[in-house]
Amino acid sequence: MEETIQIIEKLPIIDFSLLHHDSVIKKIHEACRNFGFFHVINHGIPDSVIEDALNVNSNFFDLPMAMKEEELMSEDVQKPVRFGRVQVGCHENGMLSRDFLKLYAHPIDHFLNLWPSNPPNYREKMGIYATEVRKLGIELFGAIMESLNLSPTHLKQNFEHGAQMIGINSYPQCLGSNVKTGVAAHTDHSIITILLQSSPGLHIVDRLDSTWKSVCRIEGSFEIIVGDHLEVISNGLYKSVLHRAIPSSNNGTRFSIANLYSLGMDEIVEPAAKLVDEERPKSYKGSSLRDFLELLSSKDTIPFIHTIKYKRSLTIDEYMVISALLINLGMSQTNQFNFRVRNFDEEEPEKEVEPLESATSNTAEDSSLEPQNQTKCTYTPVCIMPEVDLIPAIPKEEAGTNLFNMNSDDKNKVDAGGTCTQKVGKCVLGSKKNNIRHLIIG
Ligand SMILES: O=C(O)CCC(=O)C(=O)O
Ligand SMILES: [Fe+2]
Repeated sequence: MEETIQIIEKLPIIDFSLLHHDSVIKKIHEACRNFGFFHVINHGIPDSVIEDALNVNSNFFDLPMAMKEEELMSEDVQKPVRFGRVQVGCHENGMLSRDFLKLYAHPIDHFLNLWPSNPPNYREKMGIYATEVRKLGIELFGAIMESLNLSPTHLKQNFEHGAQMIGINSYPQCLGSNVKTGVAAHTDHSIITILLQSSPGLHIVDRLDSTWKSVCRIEGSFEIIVGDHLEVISNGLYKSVLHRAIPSSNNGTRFSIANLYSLGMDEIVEPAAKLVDEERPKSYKGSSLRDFLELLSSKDTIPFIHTIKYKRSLTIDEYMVISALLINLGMSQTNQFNFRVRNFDEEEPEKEVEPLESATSNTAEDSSLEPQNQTKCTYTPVCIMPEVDLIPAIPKEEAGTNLFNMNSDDKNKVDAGGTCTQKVGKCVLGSKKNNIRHLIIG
């Protein structure tokens, strides 16, 4: 039986024809901050261009498998044109499967003649689509820079000369038992992704309640996804959004066309200097698109963002709360564990430590938890990533499943960005800056 996923309400819709109005820039800011996502309408790309792009891709995926495999199947992620089929075991213990075609698309003259020659009008129609959507991406990038209070020309030239990769996904219906059509939870490595979906099926994690929600499809709109490299540029102010696609089984084959925009292949992306200060220290190290591709081809399953986020050690406040939690959970301080910390709306009022579901009488004020004990503590926080909201929390229905296709021997652990298993403890703490952090320990 198919699970019913609630539709996410109030996803911002940006009217592209009003892009540089102050109110729209503000709306973009809120969209990126609160959802990592927005719809764009009135973008000016003719319906016929969009329909043609969907049609030529549908015709391409309809070609006999042998033909696509022979010419285009490759495991080399740096190949400018690549066809493949992905099957991963990560949804309700079943498999998720999709076919994809990846195309390098900028500068288009370098790549167009490598794109599929079948169907015969593929290059022409997809060439037009790629060029039109690129213009949209450049405009949106400027508006997003403005929404960060940066100059609209910040990185403009770099973006204009940057990479564009197109990922076309085909989600056919008949896949056999225990195989569902879809793409597993992930964030995009891009700065932004402009996504076109032929029918609904995209899900994002709603940051308000940390559950998967379905994104409705607005006729004629594009979906804009905040990617990892925008998280970096914004120094964590905007977080890349965790998303997946699980098309329903009654809509026929679903297609999506994702246009992923990055800077140049070897260009280093770093937090904008204006967004780094004492309050908000630089949280990411420099990285390039090539770094991402190398990670991808290494088959290491750690999410890219986790490889570039600086880690820091605990503050005394955090140490005390974690110690209290461990005791409440019946663990000793010498237990080794993994955990993640997430930031919530900074404007929220400061909160006291809330009692745990499984709490006994111990609290953070417990005298055995004086800060001086910190030096004696031997527990090893394996991964501490304050203010990382990549996996905002563990969505309930994901318990026992694998968000990033990572395998963990210990099913009681939550690896940062890795295997999500069960929620065993939760507490809320407020720091002096009113940052509300939810702490989830597994
Ligand atoms: O098919 C979709 O809606 C999502 C595809 C996606 O997330 C991707 O290609 O990165
Ligand atoms: Fe994606």
